[in-house]
Amino acid sequence: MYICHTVAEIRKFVREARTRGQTVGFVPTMGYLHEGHLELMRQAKERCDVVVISIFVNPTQFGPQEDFARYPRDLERDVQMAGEVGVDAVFNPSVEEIYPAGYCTYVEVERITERLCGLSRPGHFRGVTTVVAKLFNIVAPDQAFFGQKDAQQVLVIKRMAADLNMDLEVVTVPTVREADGLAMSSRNVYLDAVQRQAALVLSRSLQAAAEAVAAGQRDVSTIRQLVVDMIKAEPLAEIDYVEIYSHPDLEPVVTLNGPALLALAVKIGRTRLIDNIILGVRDHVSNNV
Ligand SMILES: Nc1ncnc2c1ncn2[C@@H]1O[C@H](COP(=O)(O)OP(=O)(O)OP(=O)(O)O)[C@@H](O)[C@H]1O
Ligand SMILES: CC(C)(CO)[C@@H](O)C(=O)[O-]
Ligand code: BAL
Repeated sequence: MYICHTVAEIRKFVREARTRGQTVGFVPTMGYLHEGHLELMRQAKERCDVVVISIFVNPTQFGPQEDFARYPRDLERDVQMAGEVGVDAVFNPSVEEIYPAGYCTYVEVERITERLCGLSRPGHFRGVTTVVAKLFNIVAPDQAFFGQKDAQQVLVIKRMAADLNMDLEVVTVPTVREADGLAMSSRNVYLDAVQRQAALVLSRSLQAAAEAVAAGQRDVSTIRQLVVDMIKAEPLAEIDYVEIYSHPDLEPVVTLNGPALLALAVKIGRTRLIDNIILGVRDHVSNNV
């Protein structure tokens, strides 16, 4: 597996693959890989000849009070894991390589970033879209893979790619979960054993909402309240948001009559976790919890 740290090196790697007529799949990550990331890479491997991943903890998407400095990092372990699923190249740039002195260009998607994580993490999506646009320009992939766990993120990236005529396909990969339902996340490592148990309230409340919908409930505020009440009953959990919007447009919805995104962000101690499910009537109910 090829490991590199500069834009020039990864560009050369991709150019050579293209010269051989190979297609390129790309999985952007912030590292500290887990089974969720590996599933993105496996899907990329299935659909593309060559798979490139990036490992870059992007400072511009973290707020000043957030966990940029303490975000978990372990390049050696990541490289080992990526190699095991057949990744062909790892791009691991420094902050200076991506944002050299004098850097002052940002990409902003409006409207769908003005809710959910966009509201509770001001500037977050501006940082995400900026770095992803740069990575797309650097790697120039045919397909790029994102997880449904970050549901709003993948919608924002799809919007950006469409609006800016980016010549690639953005593929969404379902959320990978631990056996007990907790969505895999690099941030799960922050949880101690008691918090880890408390964190199950996220997936359990989503599952309860899906069951209510399956039993015929269509009133969005009732479904939302059910989730809020379940989370409030967990003493270690503090709600950041619990919201239901139409999917994929993220418009307000009063009565379920099509697919809707139930998304939540909950703090367990100092750790902010997110999770979501697509609720729908009949065919749209997702069992991915
Ligand atoms: N459990 C998961 N299932 C599927 N995809 C996932 C999962 N966790 C992360 N991803 C995806 O992996 C990509 C890289 O995410 P990232 O490196 O931020 O990992 P993360 O575990 O989501 O980290 P954190 O939760 O701490 O933000 C994103 O597209 C993200 O949606
Ligand atoms: C897409 C991404 C790699 C951009 O930094 C990040 O937001 C993530 O890991 O989901
Ligand atoms: N997985 C999204 C990256 C972040 O939380 O900053």
